[in-house]
Amino acid sequence: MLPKSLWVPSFPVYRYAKSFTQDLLIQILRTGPLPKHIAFIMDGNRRFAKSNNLRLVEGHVAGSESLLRILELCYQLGIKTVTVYAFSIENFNRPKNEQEALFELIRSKLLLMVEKSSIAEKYGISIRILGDRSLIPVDILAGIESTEESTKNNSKSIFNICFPYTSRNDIAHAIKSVVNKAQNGEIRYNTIGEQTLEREMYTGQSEPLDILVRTSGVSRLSDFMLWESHQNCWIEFIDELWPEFKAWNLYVIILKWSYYKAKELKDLELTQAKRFNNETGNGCLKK
Ligand SMILES: CC(C)=CCC/C(C)=C/CC/C(C)=C/COP(=O)(O)OP(=O)(O)O
Repeated sequence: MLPKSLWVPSFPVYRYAKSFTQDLLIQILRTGPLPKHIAFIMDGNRRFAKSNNLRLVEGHVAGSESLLRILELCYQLGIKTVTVYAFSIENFNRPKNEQEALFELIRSKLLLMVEKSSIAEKYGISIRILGDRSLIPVDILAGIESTEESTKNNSKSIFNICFPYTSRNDIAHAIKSVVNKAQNGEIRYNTIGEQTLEREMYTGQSEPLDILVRTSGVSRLSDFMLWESHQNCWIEFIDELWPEFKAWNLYVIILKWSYYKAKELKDLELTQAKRFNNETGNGCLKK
């Protein structure tokens, strides 16, 4: 028998109530500050499969469906960039059939995303693959590069798929790239700094990372977004397995971030006003 989480959502009344509540929550959230860039470590697919007596690959399929739901919510909210950890370089240690199934799943879901009237067109999404492409099998690479190519002129939203990726590999790739440019005379040695490296990272063209979410109750970053999460990034570890990560979980995370961001902006405003008063003497005026 299918798990409850898979058949209950198909009831029309459930669907209507859910869509009504979601629209309302989106309107409420849009009144406050919103993150520009959110990243997900989509952890827990195999445990989901195991606990629901599904085949391991079905856990990944459920994970990819969860991803499409969450992506749509992010873009509906107006979040510009979503980055996901789809395949770590460490995942090459997994059984060959699992690797192949994951590659095929990523390829087929991306092709679905770029079909006419689908999500890429609806939200103007530019799909970008971040990672070491030389490790991707050629037939899969051709398929996913075609989705990149067909969405490259979309400028409203960005979907970064980290695949095959680790942060340390990215940092090494950025350093090589800076060294190359320095050798070719494109960069002068004495101008090299953190920002030079930042521009050469795979996320160099994306907004700074505001929120990083990891599901499945594990509190590690697993070599993901190590550089990007160093400053002003809100990190959330959620107990739900990725296929069970719900809209509600996302709203709570964004609501919390938005509350603290609004408070931070208010504090900044007050500090600036105080400084202005001190400098101009406005605060000391006596009648
Ligand atoms: C289009 C597109 C980008 C699709 C993405 C498909 C997808 C959800 C990939 C994630 C794969 C992955 C290694 C998840 C981690 O859970 P796990 O397998 O480590 O599960 P566990 O923590 O329960 O062992």
